[in-house]
Amino acid sequence: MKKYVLIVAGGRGLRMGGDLPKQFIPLEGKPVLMHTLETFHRWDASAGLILVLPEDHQPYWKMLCREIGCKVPHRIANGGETRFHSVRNGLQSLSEEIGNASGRNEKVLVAVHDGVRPFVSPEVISKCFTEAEISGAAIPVVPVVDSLREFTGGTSHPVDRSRYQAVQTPQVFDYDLLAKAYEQPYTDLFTDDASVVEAFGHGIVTVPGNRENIKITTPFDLLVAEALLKQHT
Ligand SMILES: Nc1ccn([C@@H]2O[C@H](COP(=O)(O)OP(=O)(O)OP(=O)(O)O)[C@@H](O)[C@H]2O)c(=O)n1
Ligand SMILES: C[C@](O)(CO)[C@H](O)COP(=O)(O)O
Repeated sequence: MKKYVLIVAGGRGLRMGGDLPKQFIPLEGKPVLMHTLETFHRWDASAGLILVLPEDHQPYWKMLCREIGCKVPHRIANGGETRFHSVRNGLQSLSEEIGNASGRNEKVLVAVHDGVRPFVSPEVISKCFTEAEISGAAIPVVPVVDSLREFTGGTSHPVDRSRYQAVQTPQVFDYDLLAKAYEQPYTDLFTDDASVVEAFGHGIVTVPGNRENIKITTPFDLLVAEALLKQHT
């Protein structure tokens, strides 16, 4: 079985603010994205890594790699207008490398991971791959710790939080399934890869995620990330 990881980092980081997209912000001397890249390389050095980056930041990334001496092999694909379009571009770049199912004699699994989630645990990555090998589609989820309210028609009411879980990445799929699902036209309900695959008619298996696997989204998350990194080193 061949494993690939598509690390999407084609966004602008508007909720973080600032001129530098959050995936390039340094944490303990290295960009967030490099921590994420190294997490997957440490997990399995044989997995093929593809980074999806905004076209105009690719020279900057290459400069950072040279400066820091990044030794993790990876290819680069162009970011798109939304996360969906970035994933689609990454899959297109992957298809140029691996071709279609008829010309292949081994199963290919592909994980899609947010470049701004550097703290995913190796156990969660492995579990997602193991389950995806069996079912074709597996994603990590964590329980919601706050109480939840639904806001509709100008009012709100409490909902049963045991009926909800928060979704993380990596989201791992059989490559041919994911590539076909991503041929569907975009809708803004496609906030992750599982929603795309489900709309294509394939079920999803969930596995327990890890609480530290935060998506660095706001300046507050950067403070949390710094604390988590100190704990790791
Ligand atoms: N056009 C886009 C938008 C998002 N992403 C990536 O998808 C992941 C999750 O998205 P999010 O946290 O929303 O990132 P941004 O879109 O950059 O943030 P914001 O919504 O605050 O602008 C990030 O690694 C981001 O770089 C991407 O590859 N291409
Ligand atoms: C893919 C994701 O990280 C799963 O929680 C999330 O859906 C990304 O959402 P965003 O709106 O791009 O932040």
